[in-house]
Amino acid sequence: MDKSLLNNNEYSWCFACGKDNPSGLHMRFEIDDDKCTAYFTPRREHQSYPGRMHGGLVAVLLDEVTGNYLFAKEGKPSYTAKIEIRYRQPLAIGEEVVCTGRELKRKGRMVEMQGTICKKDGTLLAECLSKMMIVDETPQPSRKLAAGEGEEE
Ligand SMILES: CCCCCCCC(=O)SCCNC(=O)CCNC(=O)[C@H](O)C(C)(C)COP(=O)(O)OP(=O)(O)OC[C@H]1O[C@@H](n2cnc3c(N)ncnc32)[C@H](O)[C@@H]1OP(=O)(O)O
Repeated sequence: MDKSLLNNNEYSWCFACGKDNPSGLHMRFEIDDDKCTAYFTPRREHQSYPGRMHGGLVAVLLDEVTGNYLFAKEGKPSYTAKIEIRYRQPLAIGEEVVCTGRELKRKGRMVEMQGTICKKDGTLLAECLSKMMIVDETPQPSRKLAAGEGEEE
């Protein structure tokens, strides 16, 4: 994929992977022929109940690692149309996990993806099945926000 797609445009503000988003997770990826891998260590600001990562943010990890596989392969965004998650065990704050996204099958622009999050010893913590729609969209240059847009009330 053309790496310039990820720089100097709005993609750099993605909550999960954007380098310019100060509140983001700053995930980084390795892309192979058949999978995308990300390593992530939940921090205290990602906590829900004591010591465990918030489930909504676990969903972000799964959504992102599957979406990034398609983005890298296709050079186009894919929008999540559906995602089903099985939370098997908590993700512990401070313990690195391995997130993996794989394509299962596709029909037209709709792609079925599988995502997993495991401990480094291979223990499965969470998994998802999702449907993502590949869209034709050209990256737009980073925009200057209008007055008040994106600010707290
Ligand atoms: C590098 C960055 C990685 C980022 C990863 C993170 C990804 C994200 O967070 S994306 C943001 C969250 N998701 C969104 O905002 C998506 C919002 N939804 C949409 O934009 C649209 O509904 C979208 C694009 C999914 C589909 O819209 P559209 O192109 O109009 O398709 P639509 O006409 O509704 O459906 C087309 C076909 O797909 C099927 N389809 C659509 N949605 C679904 C679904 N949820 N489940 C099953 N099938 C579906 C329809 O049945 C239809 O099939 P057919 O024509 O054979 O009947």
